[in-house]
Amino acid sequence: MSVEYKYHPKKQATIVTAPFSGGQPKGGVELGPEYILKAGFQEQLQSLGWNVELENPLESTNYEKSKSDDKDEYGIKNTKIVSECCEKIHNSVKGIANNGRLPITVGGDHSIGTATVSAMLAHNPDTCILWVDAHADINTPKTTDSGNLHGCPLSFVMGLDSDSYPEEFSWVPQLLKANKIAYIGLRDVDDGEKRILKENNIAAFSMYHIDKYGIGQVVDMALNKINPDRDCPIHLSYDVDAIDPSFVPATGTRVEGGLTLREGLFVAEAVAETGLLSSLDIVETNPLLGENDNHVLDTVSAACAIGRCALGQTLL
Ligand SMILES: NC(=[NH2+])NCCC[C@H](N)C(=O)O
Ligand SMILES: [Mn+2]
Ligand SMILES: [Mn+2]
Repeated sequence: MSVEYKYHPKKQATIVTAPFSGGQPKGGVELGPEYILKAGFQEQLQSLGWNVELENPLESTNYEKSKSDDKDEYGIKNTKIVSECCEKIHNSVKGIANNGRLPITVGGDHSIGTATVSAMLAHNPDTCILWVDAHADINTPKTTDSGNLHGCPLSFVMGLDSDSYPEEFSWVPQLLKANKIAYIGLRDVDDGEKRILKENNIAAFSMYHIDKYGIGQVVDMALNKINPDRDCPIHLSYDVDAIDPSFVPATGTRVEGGLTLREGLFVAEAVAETGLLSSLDIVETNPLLGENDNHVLDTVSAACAIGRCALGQTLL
């Protein structure tokens, strides 16, 4: 009995490539989409019965040249180019969703969460967000220590500390409410982020909760918080660093003590099983950070497997 995708009964999807690295300092994460496609990602999804197209909203953007050492008054880096690329990805993802296809955005770094989350909420305001990550990515310009925008995408879509945003980000619709986002896999959360999670009563399940309750219960608990009647579309934003670096080594901000590969894939399977998946991000694959070919292969394979599981591969 395979699952019926409530929002995508015709099983049509579009892979949005986001070869972008401006949200963090390490080179190579912009190669993620190329490696993932070369591994056969599109064909793999097609063999699951999906019709899969490709779209690259950054095709004509020479963003590498626009990266600079400039920082704004809060120390935020690359504001102009991150905003510009995010706006293009936002328009692309929103258009695909409005055309009835399921957008799968393949990064690139997680700063593109600003684009995809805001696009899916603009498409359907009932959308809830499941953020699978070692990190909370909810710093504001006022709380960030690093100044890297891949640590900030969620604050911008929630409008937290909005007086401190770089002016380039004024296009971002602040549509995300605190009761529509849940985290799974957290283990490296900055102090300012912990305060934000607490103050806004955001559902945050860390590795501690996964050890205590098991991954199956944790996914249920997370969905109970943000989608209690199981009737809202789900945007799954998957940072591959949620999975332990022993399985997924080629990523920019590795944190030990993560999900096993099976736990990581289970999250995608459990979302698939709800039939409510409406969009997916797979981010932070950095093929240049593997110490050897196997590191790269393992990471790219895991990224592909996350996508296949979310699109129903392992549901019988
Ligand atoms: N998408 C990620 N890998 N984010 C890592 C963020 C790390 C740290 N919290 C920061 O704000 O810089
Ligand atoms: Mn992360
Ligand atoms: Mn992230």
